[in-house]
Amino acid sequence: MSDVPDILSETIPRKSYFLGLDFSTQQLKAVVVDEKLEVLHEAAVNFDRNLPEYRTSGGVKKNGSTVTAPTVMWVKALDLLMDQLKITGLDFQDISAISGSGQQHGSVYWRKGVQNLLPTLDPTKFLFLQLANCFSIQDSPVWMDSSTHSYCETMEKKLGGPQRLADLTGSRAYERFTGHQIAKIVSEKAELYFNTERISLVSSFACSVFLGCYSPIDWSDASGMNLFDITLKDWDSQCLHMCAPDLKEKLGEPVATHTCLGPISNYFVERYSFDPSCQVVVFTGDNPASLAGMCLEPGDVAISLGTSDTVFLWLSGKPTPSLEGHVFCNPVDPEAYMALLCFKNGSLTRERIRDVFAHRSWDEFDALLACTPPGNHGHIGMYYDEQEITPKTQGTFRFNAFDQKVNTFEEAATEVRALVEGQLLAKRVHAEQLGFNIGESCRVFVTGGASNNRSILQILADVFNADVFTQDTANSSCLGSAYRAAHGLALKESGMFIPFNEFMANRRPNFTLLCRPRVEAAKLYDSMAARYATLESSILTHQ
Ligand SMILES: Nc1ncnc2c1ncn2[C@@H]1O[C@H](COP(=O)(O)OP(=O)(O)O)[C@@H](O)[C@H]1O
Ligand SMILES: O=C(CO)[C@@H](O)[C@H](O)COP(=O)(O)O
Repeated sequence: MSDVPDILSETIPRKSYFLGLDFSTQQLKAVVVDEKLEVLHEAAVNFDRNLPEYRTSGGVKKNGSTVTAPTVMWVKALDLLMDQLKITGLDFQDISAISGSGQQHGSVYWRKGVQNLLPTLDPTKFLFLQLANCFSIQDSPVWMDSSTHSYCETMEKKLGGPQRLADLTGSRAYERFTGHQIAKIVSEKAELYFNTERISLVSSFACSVFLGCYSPIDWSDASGMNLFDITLKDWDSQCLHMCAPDLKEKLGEPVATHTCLGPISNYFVERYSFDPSCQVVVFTGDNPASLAGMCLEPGDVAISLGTSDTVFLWLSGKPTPSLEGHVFCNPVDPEAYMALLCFKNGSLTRERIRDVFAHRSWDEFDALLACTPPGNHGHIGMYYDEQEITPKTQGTFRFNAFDQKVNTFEEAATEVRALVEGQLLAKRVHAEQLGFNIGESCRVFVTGGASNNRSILQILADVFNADVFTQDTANSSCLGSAYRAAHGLALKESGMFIPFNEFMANRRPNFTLLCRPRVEAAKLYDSMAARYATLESSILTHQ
């Protein structure tokens, strides 16, 4: 037990629940925890399945390299989710604070005049009916978009090169980053931009709905925009001016990620019987929220296998952003940072290969993995169905044991293993190139939908030569949001700052050691990682 004063029970002694939400790519999810931070309820609304009227695939709509999601779909999902939570028997009165997260980089455009409407929503009506006409742009650009290449080039050039931009904002220019998405809107749909009163990220948009007024953007999610100075923790005026006029006013003042913003709006009090004093803690990005949900500590590596695959870790000390990957402000420690690598071709590519080679069945997919040995007899595959982020390339590349390019693999099992090994080797190779400490001394924590798949996790343990741990819920962004709600409220009530990891010391979530590396396989993957890196470089050189 820690000897740190337990500010949650000292400041909030009564029965208290905390609600955490996650507006991710394919679904809206919720978790409710009690005052011991133990999970009481979980709920989810899947955009494709539960809201087919919006015709999304994997939660998004694609038009070439432009990828969007209907903003109002997220609102309707919230209407459905709240009703689902009610049916679980949850008494909203017991919720003391809420927080949430959203897929990163996506943006929402509120039309002029909506700031007067948000506080006066009619509690007898669904939110989606009242907010349907509130967006100056109906379809929000999301993180899968790769249509802003020219805007990225312009910003890097004007700012003195990609490294200079990375030093300032934590990342070189990335197409999905919000600044470039905004620049594209100004250039292609100027009148819609000028009819916009406020621009939110997905996280701050969702937070605004609960707050009944525009929510600020938090430092951690702001770091995914190429607009935010991660050292000064403020918008960079040069970057803002390069993207759009009057952008600072449309974005509002950014705030620290533990900030308690105030009470929930009257709409939720009247419609769902929330306590009027229930507090809203600023929402953040889904990966930062996962870092909180996993209670990550310096030295641990987290891997999220959701729609995107991400690898991230806690960064102590002064960050040194490079030309690959991202540095974000840390969501739970205002002095620290986190590093992140994002791979666009994650679960959706695994699903495609499963559908083609394993009759749409994860069990069959696992069986195919089981009948091939680690190393796949030397076969290596790289599957970039969509333009990849890490590294920036597209296409399918297969190599035989002699490093020769081949068009197909003969067996379905070879294809399935090549996909999984290729995806996991890419994570190791790029993480090592960034200086992440991989190997026996590190612990790997996994989350996201595919972390339910033990066969994939065993290969992960072997490739990383590290123990792999999972949490009871694969929903660490929601969990992290619920924890952050409790932390933010406790800080507000106590009037003092206690670091999140100390606050969580007596209530850390359970982790299960699921897979350990097998010595022979780990040795084999050492040499395969070197081969993989060389083959990947050859693809990039010849593209
Ligand atoms: N048993 C499984 N094996 C591999 N992948 C799985 C399994 N179960 C679910 N998934 C994957 O999980 C993905 C959804 O993950 P999730 O973390 O909920 O995504 P997001 O948060 O981005 O919406 C699905 O696209 C699906 O492919
Ligand atoms: O672009 C990134 C991170 O930089 C993605 O990780 C998005 O944040 C989407 O998250 P998931 O829905 O895949 O969890």
